[in-house]
Amino acid sequence: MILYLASGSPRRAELLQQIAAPFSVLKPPGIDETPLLAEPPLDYVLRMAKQKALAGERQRQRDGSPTGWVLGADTSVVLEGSILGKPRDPAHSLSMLKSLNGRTHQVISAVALLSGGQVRQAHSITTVTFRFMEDARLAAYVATGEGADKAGGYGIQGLGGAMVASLSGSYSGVVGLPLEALVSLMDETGLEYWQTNEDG
Ligand SMILES: Cc1cn([C@H]2C[C@H](O)[C@@H](COP(=O)(O)OP(=O)(O)OP(=O)(O)O)O2)c(=O)[nH]c1=O
Repeated sequence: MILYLASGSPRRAELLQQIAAPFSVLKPPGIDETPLLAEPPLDYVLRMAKQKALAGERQRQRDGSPTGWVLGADTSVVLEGSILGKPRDPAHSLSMLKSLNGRTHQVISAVALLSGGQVRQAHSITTVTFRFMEDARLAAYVATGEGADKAGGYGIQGLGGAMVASLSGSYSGVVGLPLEALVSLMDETGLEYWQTNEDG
């Protein structure tokens, strides 16, 4: 079975490459990522992952590509029950980082695998505690631009790793794809990983 990654996130492609999972990238148009009124964060993240997989499936059909499993994923930062998505601009990035500074938040990542009428979902919830940093340091981080396209305005896999005091849960989930949960779904669906040679 072919695995299609319905994502524009280079991190998600890199995480699939890390476990040598063969896949093709679909680039569906974006979906409406507005949370519903009072929608619990986990429900929101699961819904987004599924919507992305559905948009990917429609794109696959438009492309006339063979059937397979379509993977959608979503990652959100959650601070005291509020969802922090991607920052709108540098000022928004700075205010997000100030709100996370010296405190503990959750990073929820969900995946959805869709094929025909079937959808399988899994998720990770990771607890991340930030060190306390001076505002000038946070502003310097924002100026690097690293967090501009990332939930919560930071990237743990880059310079942002230096803001983290502790983590409990799935590191890959924070980066965008919870490999522990995903690999279980891949085993269930017969999708391959560890394909270390081209004709393997
Ligand atoms: C917290 C955090 C998030 N992120 C990224 C993961 C996701 O790519 C992004 C959250 O936005 P998402 O909406 O989950 O994903 P995306 O828009 O980047 O990609 P697509 O919808 O096309 O799949 O933030 C990091 O790379 N590092 C981090 O430390």
